[in-house]
Amino acid sequence: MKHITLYGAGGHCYAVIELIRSLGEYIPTLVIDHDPREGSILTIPVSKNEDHAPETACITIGDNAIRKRISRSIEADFPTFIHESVVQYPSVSIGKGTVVLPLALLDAAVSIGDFCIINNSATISHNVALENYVHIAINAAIAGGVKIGEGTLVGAGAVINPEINIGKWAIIGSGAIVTKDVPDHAVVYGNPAVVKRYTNE
Ligand SMILES: CC(=O)SCCNC(=O)CCNC(=O)[C@H](O)C(C)(C)COP(=O)(O)OP(=O)(O)OC[C@H]1O[C@@H](n2cnc3c(N)ncnc32)[C@H](O)[C@@H]1OP(=O)(O)O
Repeated sequence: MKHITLYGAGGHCYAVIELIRSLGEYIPTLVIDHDPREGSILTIPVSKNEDHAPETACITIGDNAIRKRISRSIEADFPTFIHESVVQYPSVSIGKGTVVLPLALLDAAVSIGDFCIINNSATISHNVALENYVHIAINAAIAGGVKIGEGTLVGAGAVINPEINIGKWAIIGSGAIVTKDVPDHAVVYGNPAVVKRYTNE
């Protein structure tokens, strides 16, 4: 098995370690974190060593902006990891460094960019397009034809109505029902979701 280095020792790291182990092609051997709080995660040592230059890496950070910054600072191969329980059609495309966690569903002609996170039980319907660094959280439901811009977080259990356009670096709150387009950097939540503020990212 090939070795892989993980970047980021937070909660998302636990999920990705188990995902990679379950697939059996790579063996996670080191977690790099600039501020390690634990000596190891699921038996893998955590180190601050920023000079480490791995051949193969995965960025295990849930924060989309930090994931983007780190992805640009590392020269490595970034495999795509898809749990074996994920349901997907051949017309689905998925970029490098993206992880798709257990029980997600990817319908016809779904397009997913680089370094995205598709979390447990997310449902992504036909013709949905996600740009790079998007995170679709647990149990979110994205209806047909939705477009989501770079770096946006769709929170746990949120529902996005068909054909909605969501901008870049937006945050859709958990449980939101999104019935209208969402501008770049907007933080929206509620039913129906409304803009509450804007992010700086
Ligand atoms: C594997 C995983 O864990 S995936 C998890 C992915 N992460 C998520 O799903 C979390 C997404 N984030 C959220 O939902 C956040 O609550 C946000 C971004 C919508 C709001 O965050 P903040 O701007 O910090 O709001 P804050 O926590 O200060 O709350 C402000 C008010 O909005 C309410 N509120 C916060 N989030 C929501 C929400 N999702 N829906 C409805 N109301 C909300 C709060 O109760 C609070 O109300 P109050 O003023 O009456 O007390």
